Amino acid sequence: MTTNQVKSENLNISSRKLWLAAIKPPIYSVAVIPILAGTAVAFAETRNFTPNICFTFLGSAILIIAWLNLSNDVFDADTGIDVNKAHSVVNLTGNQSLIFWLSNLCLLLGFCGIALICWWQKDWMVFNLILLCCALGYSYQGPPFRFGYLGLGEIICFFTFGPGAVSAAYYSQTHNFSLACWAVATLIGISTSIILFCSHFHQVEDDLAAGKRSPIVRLGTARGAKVLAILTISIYLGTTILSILGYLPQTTWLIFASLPIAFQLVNHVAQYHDSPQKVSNSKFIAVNLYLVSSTLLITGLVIS
Ligand SMILES: C/C(=C\COP(=O)(O)OP(=O)(O)O)CCC[C@H](C)CCC[C@H](C)CCCC(C)C
Ligand SMILES: O=C(O)C1=CC(=O)c2ccccc2C1=O
Repeated sequence: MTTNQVKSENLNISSRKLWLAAIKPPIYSVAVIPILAGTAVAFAETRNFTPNICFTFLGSAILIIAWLNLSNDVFDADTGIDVNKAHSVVNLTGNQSLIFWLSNLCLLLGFCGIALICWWQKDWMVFNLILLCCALGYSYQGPPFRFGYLGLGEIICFFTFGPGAVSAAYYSQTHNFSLACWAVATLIGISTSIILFCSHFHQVEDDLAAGKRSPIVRLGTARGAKVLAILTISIYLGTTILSILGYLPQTTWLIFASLPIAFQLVNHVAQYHDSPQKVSNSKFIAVNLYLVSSTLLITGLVIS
């Protein structure tokens, strides 16, 4: 291989890495888990499962998360907060309006899927719930609200990915709501918000420069690490209390098998909270905790 061929190979690899970081495949688990969780509670309670509803919901949720992330890069390009972010789809393509319209297309297709479910069922509750979640998602990042800049992202994240998405998936299978559904939604909401919370530790400088008062900017990284520990403990404490009160089956205690990842996350952030480069992977440990703990919770529900 000539020197030029080696250089071009290296460029290809780093460009592939940037695109992967921009598309963020692991983040798409936040589309899959709430739908499977709501469907699993429905199955645990009724022993009924309607596959076409579940798979259409999954496809729509993935499209909605694509909208959320593409439009996040579009809106962040407007505020200038992503100037140093090489893995922004807008920075990579240099075409903000193309990404804007691509994101809108994803949203439209996602809504078509949800509308199809409601049309099959002649009941528009699920559509209204997801519309509300998307409106809140827009308010996190889009003008004139940009609530994420006020530090409200984690609260919005809790309600949309927890009670909103989980109850919509449950309702799509049962045409009802239940206490177990709200119990599982609370746990999923907390673990999703932990992902967003962790994503702010390494961005304090850029956030301050762009006037974004993320929870970590407000609390400082040291106190943020303590809040993370409390949030993480609350997943396990919550599961224990909810199952003792009878809202969840005891098989959901399977979630405790994810404790090693919880320790890894809390220790990593406690140790490196003020070192942006080292703490930057905490978001991916948080996604790992989310995936493993939610899968164990869902398994516990299905085998109950
Ligand atoms: C886009 C999100 C976070 C990225 O934030 P940030 O700009 O700080 O990160 P970068 O550094 O990567 O630019 C997530 C925001 C989530 C939002 C608060 C709530 C969204 C709700 C969804 C639309 C609900 C979808 C439900 C679905 C499962 C059907
Ligand atoms: O890019 C990100 O950092 C996130 C994207 C995203 O869609 C999401 C959804 C739910 C919780 C956290 C996050 C992110 O952190």
